[in-house]
Amino acid sequence: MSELLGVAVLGAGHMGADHVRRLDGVVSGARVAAVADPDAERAKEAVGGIGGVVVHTEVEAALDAPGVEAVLIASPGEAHEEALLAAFARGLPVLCEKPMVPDSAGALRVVEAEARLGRRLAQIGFMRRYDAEYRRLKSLLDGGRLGRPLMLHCVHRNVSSPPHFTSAMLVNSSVSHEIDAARWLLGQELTAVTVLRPRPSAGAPAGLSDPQFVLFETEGGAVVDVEVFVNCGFGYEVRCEAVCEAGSARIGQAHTMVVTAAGGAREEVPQDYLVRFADAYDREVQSWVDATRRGRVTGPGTWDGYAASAVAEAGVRALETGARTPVDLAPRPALPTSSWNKRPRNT
Ligand SMILES: NC(=O)C1=CN([C@@H]2O[C@H](COP(=O)(O)OP(=O)(O)OC[C@H]3O[C@@H](n4cnc5c(N)ncnc54)[C@H](O)[C@@H]3O)[C@@H](O)[C@H]2O)C=CC1
Ligand SMILES: O=C1[C@@H](O)[C@H](O)[C@@H](O)[C@H](O)[C@H]1O
Repeated sequence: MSELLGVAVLGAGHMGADHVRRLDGVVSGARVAAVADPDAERAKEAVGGIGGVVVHTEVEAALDAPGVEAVLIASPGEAHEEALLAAFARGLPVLCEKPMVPDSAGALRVVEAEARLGRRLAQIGFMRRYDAEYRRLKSLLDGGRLGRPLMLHCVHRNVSSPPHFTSAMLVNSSVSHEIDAARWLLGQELTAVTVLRPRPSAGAPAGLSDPQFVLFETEGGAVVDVEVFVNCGFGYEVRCEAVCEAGSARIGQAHTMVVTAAGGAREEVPQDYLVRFADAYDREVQSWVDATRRGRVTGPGTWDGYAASAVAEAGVRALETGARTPVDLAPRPALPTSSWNKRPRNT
């Protein structure tokens, strides 16, 4: 019998295929046991030459496949609730890509389902918490040397958006990362959102409100602004500056190479999140595998997934109405304090 954690990967698109590659060749202690995607060809392509991986078109068949001990969900957000609940029903630990569940009512059902189990099963894929720069900023802020954080200024730029991208997705897909990062860095819930729409860029597809300027208020009186621009055309740029009472700290420009040639210097800019956050995804998945093999669940949990969806939902209303919109956060249920699970076989 295998010594490696058998993982079923649900969804074999852009992220799913990258996670299959990572589980197979980058992280230690795990193997891909099954892949599910309604598009069987895509699943086969993601699996490539990896031996012993059965491809399924049905999620349940993959979850019930021999050797499956944990699940990595990388299907579209709309499919996450069903997949999470199916994994919970089988007692399988999960790493679920963001958004945990795009609508807050569905996200809350997942929080409540995990609470009923009485133990944590799910980690949510907010990979910035595993990025070296974000972690340095977090420990600086937690250390208190700069005093109380007053503002976060954030930038989130993509070279281009996929064809299905809507104006709402700038908030609930792209800015969901800043929502989680701000909650985590500041240790505060976000309480209200305002969205300004500058005149759209000529480079944005017709009808897409791109860029947007999103402003969050927090329960502790801080303010977080995000410039989100998903068809900027020139690079994948994610930056954050924390302005505190006794100083400021800025991250987001360390992922470049400076090429000097022919009497000039040229700074390279990553073109994709898979490049900019490559180390963060590796660390995220390794940390999930390690914890799962110890029977534990660590990292961002279902409440973080729910809070991000509730804030994003308020953000989409703010985008549509142009009005400052309070965040309607449900009372936090008694969440599982124990993350101990049955140890997966053979670990
Ligand atoms: N953490 C991050 O930085 C990123 C996270 N994501 C998230 O990853 C997830 C997947 O996004 P992409 O890979 O970009 O999408 P994609 O469209 O490239 O791939 C999605 C795949 O899931 C398959 N699929 C559809 N319904 C399914 C179901 N019910 N069960 C299993 N598979 C199903 C599709 O056939 C497709 O192959 C989304 O939740 C997205 O928000 C995406 C990009 C970056
Ligand atoms: O999660 C992601 C995508 O879904 C989203 O669409 C992009 O804007 C983000 O940069 C990426 O990290």
